[in-house]
Amino acid sequence: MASTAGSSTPLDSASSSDPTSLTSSLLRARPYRFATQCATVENPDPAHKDQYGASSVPIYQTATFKGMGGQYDYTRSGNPTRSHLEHHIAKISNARHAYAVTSGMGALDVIFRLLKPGDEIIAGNDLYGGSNRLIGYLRDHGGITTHHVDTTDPRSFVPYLDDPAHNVAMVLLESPTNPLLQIADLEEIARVVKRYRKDAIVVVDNTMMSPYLCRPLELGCDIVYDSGTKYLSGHHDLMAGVITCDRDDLAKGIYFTINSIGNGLSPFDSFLLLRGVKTLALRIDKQQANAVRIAQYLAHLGFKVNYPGLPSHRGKAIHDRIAKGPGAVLSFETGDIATSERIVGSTRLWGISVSFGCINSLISMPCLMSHASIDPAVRAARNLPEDLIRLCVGIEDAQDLVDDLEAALLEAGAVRVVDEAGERAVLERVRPAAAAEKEQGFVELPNARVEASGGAGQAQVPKLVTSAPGKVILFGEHAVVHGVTAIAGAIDLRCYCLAESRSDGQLSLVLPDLGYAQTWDIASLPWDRVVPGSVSLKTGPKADSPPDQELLTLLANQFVNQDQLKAVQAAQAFLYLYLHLPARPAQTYTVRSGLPISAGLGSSAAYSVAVSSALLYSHGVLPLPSPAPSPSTAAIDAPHAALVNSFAFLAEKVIHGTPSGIDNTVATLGGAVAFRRAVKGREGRVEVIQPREGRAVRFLLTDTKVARDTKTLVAGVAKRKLEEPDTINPLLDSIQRISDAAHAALTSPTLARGEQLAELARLVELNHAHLVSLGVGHAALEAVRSKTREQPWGLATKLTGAGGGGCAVTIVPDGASPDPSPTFGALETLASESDANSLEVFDDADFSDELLVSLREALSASGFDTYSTSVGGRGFGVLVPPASAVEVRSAEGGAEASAVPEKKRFDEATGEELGRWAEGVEGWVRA
Ligand SMILES: Nc1ncnc2c1ncn2[C@@H]1O[C@H](COP(=O)(O)OP(=O)(O)O)[C@@H](O)[C@H]1O
Ligand SMILES: C[C@@](O)(CCOP(=O)(O)O)CC(=O)O
Repeated sequence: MASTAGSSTPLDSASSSDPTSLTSSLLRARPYRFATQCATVENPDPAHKDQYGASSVPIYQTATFKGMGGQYDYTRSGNPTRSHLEHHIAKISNARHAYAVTSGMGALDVIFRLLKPGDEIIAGNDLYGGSNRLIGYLRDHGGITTHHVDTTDPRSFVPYLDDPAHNVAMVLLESPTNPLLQIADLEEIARVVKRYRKDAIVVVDNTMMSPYLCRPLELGCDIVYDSGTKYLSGHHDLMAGVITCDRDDLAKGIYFTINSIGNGLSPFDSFLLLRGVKTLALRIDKQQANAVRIAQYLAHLGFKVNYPGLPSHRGKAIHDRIAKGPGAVLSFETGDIATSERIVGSTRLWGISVSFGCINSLISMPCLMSHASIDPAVRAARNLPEDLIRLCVGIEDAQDLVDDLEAALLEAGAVRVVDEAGERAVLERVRPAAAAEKEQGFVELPNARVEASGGAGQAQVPKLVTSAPGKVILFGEHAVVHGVTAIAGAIDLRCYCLAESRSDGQLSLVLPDLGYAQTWDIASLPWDRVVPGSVSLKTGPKADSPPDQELLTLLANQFVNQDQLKAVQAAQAFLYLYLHLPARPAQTYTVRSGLPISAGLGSSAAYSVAVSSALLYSHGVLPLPSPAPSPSTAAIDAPHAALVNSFAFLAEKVIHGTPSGIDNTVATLGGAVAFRRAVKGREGRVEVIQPREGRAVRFLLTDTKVARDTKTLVAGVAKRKLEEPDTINPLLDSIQRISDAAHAALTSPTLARGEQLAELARLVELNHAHLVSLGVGHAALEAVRSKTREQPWGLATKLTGAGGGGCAVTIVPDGASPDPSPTFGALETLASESDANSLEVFDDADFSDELLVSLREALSASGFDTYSTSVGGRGFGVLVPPASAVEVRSAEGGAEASAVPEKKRFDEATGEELGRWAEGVEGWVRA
């Protein structure tokens, strides 16, 4: 039943000359505060008076109403008890319309019926299990597809919103999510959605917050639903769902469904729910205060706690803006499933139960209970830890709750007593072996050089420069994440890192390419979350561990300007690495790149490798290599390169989530490789591709300049693989065959040149088509492809890297003049005359320089940037000579007086200048 909220106490007309009546009028003019609004129930029809003056709304337990033309005729369509409830819910939600149905899922079902076949939904990847089950039904029976995204990042919605191929009609959000308590910026997401699709309906499941703590309609969302079974009723003695909205058209559709299917809430349950809502504010105040206490208690013991009431929570600032309190649900990890099971089984006061919002405290393991309907592989892909314990805190005495939990933690062996002398025993967390690895991301090193970690130390090398190349994936991107072989080579666009000592106990990171700089007081970094010095040549970081999410959360709080997401990711990765090294030297790191950032050429891997090597050398974990006898001699030992690679992989994980490792491997080793990651017990493999004798294959790189995000694109493919294995797995198998064929074509000593190039072009076309089927294509990439196909060029092009925009790679037939040094290291990126509309036939020669230039001009005229670079060059490098001997060359090529690394020069030189300087300077030792 529609209802309009409003002030319960209209301003009386009062004489301004009478201060008493003016004051009293002003007092009465104030709208009631939330707790008062909850406790006072008005009749939806002010003219109607209960004949007996009942002070509680009666239960009209009747299916039918007598007579014709009355307000009610049949309870499926409307009932006075339900109308009272709906009016009350609308009032406390500050909504124009409210409806009460038989459960929270019933509410979502009613909302979903606003959609039609072919519509698409964007939803969180951390959604309530029951909602996911219904979404699965819609997919199979309603022709409605759902895309799951990371709702903590409003940008992750854009690839779907911005692509006309996606018919996004609804966005489904929860904040905080259940059970990971992640925060979605409802206000910003609603803004982003409306910017791209003004008709898309933004729906919020507000059950965790209730209208007391959050009112998403006021934040620009369209429909809000709550499971009334939870906080609204508060006693777990009824099932209900409520829906609120302001838009009349949506309200009409919602009412139509409720009336048609008959899932309006029964009179008796409406009565119970109305009674529950009266105490909503009171209950939540107490439950929330208890939850804060429990969260602090667990965090203090060293458990990883997810709760937006803790200062360390990553989304706290956003949550504080969109909600009035952190609520009363929290979750924590023990690091071990068996320990978690023992804790849950040992509590007495905390009841083991699904659901939440009850006045009694509840404990559960979501993976075994509320989220058990989600496939384990999907749970893993969505980072839902199997050992997660969810606590739904009730109104009991906080100390009793702590005592019962503490007893369970002790009985489960999750904590031990270290001092019994005081009034209350002092406890210490017992970290299960699995947890230590999981949380630190590293194997603990008994003989690590932790002695240096007590205070600010000195860098072993006061000043040094490192560099690392970007990469181009020729075949197999995305599929490589799932264990398929990919073929990639280093390109000669590089990232440079300058590390300089200082003596003020501070650490600075300067990222001029991103307009970002920040300084930290080293002592105030979260050292207690790490085992410093756990990285050494002997053990290295444990390559298959995910980064410690809690540490990342703590690090996220270190940034002054959270808006610069790219820079914050890069800085987070930098601090993450710094914290795991033995010494704590005061230093300034400045990082510059000649690579386009976020364009698919591996700028993040080049950054990670340059920073990782600078840290390892300047901290003395790796000894500086001896100068190379000649520039072409690889002088970095393989184990040293392996440590740089695995350390950098960790930074890549911080930036990307679940990278395959191909980018950092190429950025470390250089050359060209066939790379296969380790999956499901099968070993990984990196095979260096030895080019055959003869001319190098040439490639042209074109940047569409369409922004995209590797993390979201990789997650999108992973999700489709889980949800549509019959479609995706055959594509991955086919990409494996493409990579194998490309490897053979690149290295075959017998294949004629024309045949080799034709085969590569054929494979490029095929691989691109598969990438489009994986869902990572983009219109701008197709524009590049159709341009390069045009006559007189007629060349084959595919996307490279994560796709969704970014760069394309075009295979270029040979020029007239043969390359003088035909190594793989000279797989030049340039541009052939080929047969009219055929991409399969190449002449053995002469795709002239003029043709290449004209192609590049045509591409730039279409708004694209092209890059001329060679493929297969050197890997990461460290500059060994004394810093004073190093000069930077100006754009004109002349040597400048000022030495590099002078930070200012380093900051200001263009990427090309840095590249020229690096080429010109002697002393690089490279992998
Ligand atoms: N020069 C740089 N300075 C700072 N951070 C960088 C630089 N280059 C790359 N990064 C980091 O890498 C991220 C780009 O990664 P990604 O989106 O995968 O693009 P790419 O395909 O270029 O690797 C940036 O958001 C930033 O965090
Ligand atoms: C899509 C993928 O295969 C390559 C990503 O490359 P880039 O971040 O777009 O440069 C992901 C990976 O291998 O980690």
